[in-house]
Amino acid sequence: MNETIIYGLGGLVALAIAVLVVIKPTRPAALAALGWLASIGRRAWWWLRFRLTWKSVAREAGLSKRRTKRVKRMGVGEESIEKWRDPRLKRVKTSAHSVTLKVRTRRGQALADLEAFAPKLAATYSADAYRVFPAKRRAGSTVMFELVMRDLIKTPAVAAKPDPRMQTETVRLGRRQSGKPFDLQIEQRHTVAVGASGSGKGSILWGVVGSLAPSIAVDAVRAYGIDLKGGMELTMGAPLFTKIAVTGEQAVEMLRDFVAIADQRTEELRGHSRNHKPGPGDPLYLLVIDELASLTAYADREVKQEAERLLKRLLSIGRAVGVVVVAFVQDPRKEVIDMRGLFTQTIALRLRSAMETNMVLGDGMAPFAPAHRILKGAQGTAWIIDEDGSTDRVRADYWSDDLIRRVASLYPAEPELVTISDAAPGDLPGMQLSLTDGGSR
Ligand SMILES: Nc1ncnc2c1ncn2[C@@H]1O[C@H](COP(=O)(O)OP(=O)(O)OP(=O)(O)O)[C@@H](O)[C@H]1O
Repeated sequence: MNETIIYGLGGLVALAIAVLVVIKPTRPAALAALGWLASIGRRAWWWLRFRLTWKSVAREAGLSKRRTKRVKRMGVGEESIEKWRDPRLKRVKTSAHSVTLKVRTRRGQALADLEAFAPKLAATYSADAYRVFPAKRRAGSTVMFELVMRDLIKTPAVAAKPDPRMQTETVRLGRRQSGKPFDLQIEQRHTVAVGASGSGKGSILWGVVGSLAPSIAVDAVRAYGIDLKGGMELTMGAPLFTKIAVTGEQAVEMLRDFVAIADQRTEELRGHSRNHKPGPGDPLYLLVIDELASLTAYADREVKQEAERLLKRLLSIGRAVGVVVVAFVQDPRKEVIDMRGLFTQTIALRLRSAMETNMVLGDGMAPFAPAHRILKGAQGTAWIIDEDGSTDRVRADYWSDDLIRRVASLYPAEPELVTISDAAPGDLPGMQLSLTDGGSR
């Protein structure tokens, strides 16, 4: 088997040399052919490397078990022989940038032991990132390791103008580490994104609000915002919001309105439908909270207590009736993340320690979704936990101030609904904004 591979690789190298000799390597087609050959060669090399070194790596990492057996040999007498039991490498699959291993536990081994091996495996093969996820078959004894050998999301991407079609179910935020699109479900979900200062929370925030802009313009989504840092972040795209609260009292009032809407919808939907389906005139209510801690940790005691009570109620009743929350947190301390269990999906941007990662994503998650290892310069990069419990690394596209302003003026919320609180810094230069006094509905 190994000989076949070596001959195969030799053949590929010979072919590459032949291509170089016969055609001029400056022509685009020749360059493309060479690139293709290089990619095939690289994948073959990865495949070979993992196949050949798996057992020794597993043994050095303590995943294998050694048994010594005493056997009797004719003429030699009794002799001890060593036998290894290794976890079985069932499949090695390569792509242009990653290697996926399917591994089965050896007899007497716990699946958790194998899963905990992922960081050592990634370090041994110098992988840029890794993730562990359950195998489709025999998930009780088989695990999949995806090692990213060439990081596709290392370079940032800039967001484009949103798809003009009405979309309320999911939004496209960027890319997964596999290169596939990173879509975030909005309907039926409460989302919390946690990340240190400068980790790129803004690109998640505007990815959500900006991508929903065409739906906001036709009143299929009504976006409200709480921004107690003087409205600095949200007023950038003010026309997209029906209302922005910039003081603790306004925030409490807004939360009260949201709870009332959720209660009313629950009443209306009871007996008819279990889930609200948004559409023009019957919108999805979206509450965006920039810096949750400013409301639940640093505000006045009264505001804090009332806000926490209302938010907890909203998080427990809103989802099915089309009233959802997307909140952002910088400091995942206990009192802030007290509500973590009520959020149905979590995005962990760059965090400061493995302890914070465990706090945000759940106990024991730090080795599987190491958000504390995200580099400072990789803003917008985050770890998420998918529906099936597997983790994945993603990178949100960057939303520039200019793009936010352009999208906001292209798809403003229906003017008669918009109310900007008196204390808000007002409309931005160059933006058309109708202000009325009516308050939110
Ligand atoms: N997706 C991204 N890709 C590349 N660069 C980004 C991305 N998102 C943000 N940045 C860069 O990182 C900087 C900080 O981003 P951002 O303001 O969104 O961080 P933040 O987490 O909201 O910080 P804070 O909590 O302090 O407001 C931006 O000014 C921008 O230069």
